[in-house]
Amino acid sequence: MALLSKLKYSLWTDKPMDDFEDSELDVQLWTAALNELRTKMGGRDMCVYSTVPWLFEECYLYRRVREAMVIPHRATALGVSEPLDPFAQKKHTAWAQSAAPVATATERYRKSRQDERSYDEQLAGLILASLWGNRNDLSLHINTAVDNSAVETDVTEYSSSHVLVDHVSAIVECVKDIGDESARIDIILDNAGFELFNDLLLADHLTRAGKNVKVYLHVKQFPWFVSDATETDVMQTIDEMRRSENEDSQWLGGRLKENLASQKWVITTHTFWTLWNDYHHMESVAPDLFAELSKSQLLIFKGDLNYRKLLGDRPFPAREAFADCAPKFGSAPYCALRTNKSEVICGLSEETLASVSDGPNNDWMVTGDYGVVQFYPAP
Ligand SMILES: O=P(O)(O)OC[C@@]1(O)O[C@H](CO)[C@@H](O)[C@@H]1O
Repeated sequence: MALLSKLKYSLWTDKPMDDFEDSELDVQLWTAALNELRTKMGGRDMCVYSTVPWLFEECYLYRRVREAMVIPHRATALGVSEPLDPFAQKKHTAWAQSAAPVATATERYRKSRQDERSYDEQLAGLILASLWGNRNDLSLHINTAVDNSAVETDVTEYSSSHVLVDHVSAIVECVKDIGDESARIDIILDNAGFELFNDLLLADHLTRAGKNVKVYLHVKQFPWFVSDATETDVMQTIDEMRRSENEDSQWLGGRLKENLASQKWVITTHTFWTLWNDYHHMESVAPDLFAELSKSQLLIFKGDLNYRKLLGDRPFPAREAFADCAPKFGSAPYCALRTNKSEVICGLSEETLASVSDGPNNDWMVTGDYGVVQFYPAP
């Protein structure tokens, strides 16, 4: 608690940013980055919260929260287990609040396996549900109830007016090309809770894209941006479904567990996801991760923070092409499913930009009411 109070005080009073005092493996990387910033800014005292780039500041802050959990934990005999997740209660409450839409979506998903809609049509619907699930991150809605409205109603109807870039059919085509060769699809997950639930439905559907498809679920190594999913969150979500009294949930939980047991799904993580670097730097900072992702037949980046990192958190002109703003991951095609919660955007058409800029919602860039589904085909 003392470390968290100190953190709060230094943030409010805009104190110089300290080095980390825990002994986690990423500390050297952070120290080097802080030293570089200090040099750039003219000294240690000039390197304060309000002057460093926003992306760095936010990531630093969540890493400090981790430090506040790690130091007391490692100093006790409890050191063998994982440090506490300070956001666990919030995540749990949000998940509990999602019970009704989760039940509806689970029943719909179970029935969809017999309905006459094609695999592709169902995939398109699940992509949109996964997109709108991203409205529910707890760093944005920290004190408010979880908003499931866009998903409770008809996602397709909502989407036609609120998706500013709609490349859903291009993603569906990309998945169609997978065929029966061994293939991998990677989902770089974002928030636990209702978003994760929708992502798991999408991941389950994707395992049926071909005979030999493996889906890699990329999680964070530790609690991050309040609600980002860790391996514990994924496992708890699945276990809660299995233990539910609702028969559809039990069915789904069992199915998802089986995906893990049979290795159709692999949960994976990397230090890079909890660093400050944007994805233009992945190849040099985390060559192993870059090499892995480059093997993928489709990368799916979820959420606003991933989007900011794809675009280097830079204020590109909104009409700049997505392919010109985001990096390449070898020859892997990829997409971003993101509701707009920060002023970083690209790839809008002239008409869309005009309609949204002249529309009633002045805050269209940051409220999460609008979203983009952007696809970058293999180069
Ligand atoms: O990646 P997510 O969960 O979609 O969004 C996270 C996010 O909205 O939270 C921050 C506000 O604290 C923003 O910087 C950031 O983009």
